[in-house]
Amino acid sequence: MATRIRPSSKRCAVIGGSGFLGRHLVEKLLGKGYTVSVFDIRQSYELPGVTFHQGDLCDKQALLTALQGVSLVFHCASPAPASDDKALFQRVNIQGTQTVLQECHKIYYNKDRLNSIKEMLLVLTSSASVVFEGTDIKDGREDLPYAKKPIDYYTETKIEQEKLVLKACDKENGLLTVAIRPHGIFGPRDPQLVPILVDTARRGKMKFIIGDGSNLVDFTFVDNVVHGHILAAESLRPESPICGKAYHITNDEPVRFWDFMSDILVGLGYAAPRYHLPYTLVYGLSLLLWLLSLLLRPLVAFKPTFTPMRVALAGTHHFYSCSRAKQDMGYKPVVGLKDGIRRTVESYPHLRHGA
Ligand SMILES: NC(=O)C1=CN([C@@H]2O[C@H](COP(=O)(O)OP(=O)(O)OC[C@H]3O[C@@H](n4cnc5c(N)ncnc54)[C@H](O)[C@@H]3O)[C@@H](O)[C@H]2O)C=CC1
Ligand SMILES: CC(C)CCC[C@@H](C)[C@H]1CC[C@H]2C3=C(CC[C@]12C)[C@@]1(C)CCC(=O)C[C@@H]1CC3
Repeated sequence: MATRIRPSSKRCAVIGGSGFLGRHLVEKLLGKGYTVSVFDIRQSYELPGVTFHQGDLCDKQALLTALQGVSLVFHCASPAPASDDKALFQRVNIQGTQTVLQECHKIYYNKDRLNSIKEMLLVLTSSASVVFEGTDIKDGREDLPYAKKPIDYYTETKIEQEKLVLKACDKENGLLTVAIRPHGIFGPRDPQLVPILVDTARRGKMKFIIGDGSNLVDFTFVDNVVHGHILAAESLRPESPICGKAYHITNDEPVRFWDFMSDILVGLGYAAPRYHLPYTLVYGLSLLLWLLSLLLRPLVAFKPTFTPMRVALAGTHHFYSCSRAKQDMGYKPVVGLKDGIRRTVESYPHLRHGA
């Protein structure tokens, strides 16, 4: 017979714990004395205090095994936003999240529980982009409506996922949920922002600024995102105002998109972009290219670098207010933007110009 693990408030699970944010979260949790079950389709590292469970989010049995003995779950698994596989996004972000909710209920309601679980706590990593439709957002608060016309499948399914998780918050039935909405996460080991930027620069395509370059954007150092998740988990109680709500977590230091990109590029020894191109022209071209890539898909597979989503992000304002997180859970960024950029640049020696 399998040994039953007694739940403890210092035991938690991180779904998607092999990923960029997930691993930083796991490392911080270990430092705070938690033991962690990681559930992911891949295992990318080993650490004392971490038990790995390799499996797909939609596999109920595998997930249930990983959640045994746990009363705090962080869900930060998702397919990469750059994918255009609609079915994959729907399966992982929507069905997979439904499975997480069902299995959390199952753990709570396990009749022969040795349990004594007071509540199951679920912290979802959502995204501030659930309200982004490709037009300016300045100091956006959490009460902005969800995007009616989401710009890609990633955003579309992140919206559904967040709705599911917040709706499932049910104090009577012992499931407490909260959604963290970070924006533009960066830091050591990020597989997206810096690698894509450097790749684009190496191919000679980072010479142009899209628009006039004055658009302000939030970028969030990964440690601040982790801090927001842990604060949320540790504030999540039935009487807490955070139950069933979404929270923006950013560096709270909006910066010009192109200054941020230039700081990273120059820090790694590449030239900063200098020439300006009109936003509408580049956005129109990116739409055409995207349509072309869909039409030609059966014959040739090509992935445009400048997708409509990236162009929209590069040419509009999108920064968000964190005042709700400050007020309800005492959030304050722990690493400033300048320091975050320095630490990030130093962590990529292999991506330096000429390396
Ligand atoms: N990177 C960013 O700028 C932002 C990310 N987010 C959200 O943060 C979360 C973490 O993102 P990152 O760490 O950047 O991505 P990542 O790609 O590094 O990590 C995602 C992890 O999920 C795992 N995963 C994917 N499909 C799975 C499945 N079917 N079953 C089990 N595990 C699966 C992957 O193997 C990976 O380890 C995601 O939910 C993402 O939507 C939100 C805002 C901004
Ligand atoms: C080619 C250049 C115009 C841009 C290169 C950098 C981009 C790869 C990144 C700039 C803003 C980033 C961002 C995300 C992914 C990487 C960028 C597009 C997200 C879409 C990741 C997932 C989210 O939830 C929102 C992010 C917004 C910012």
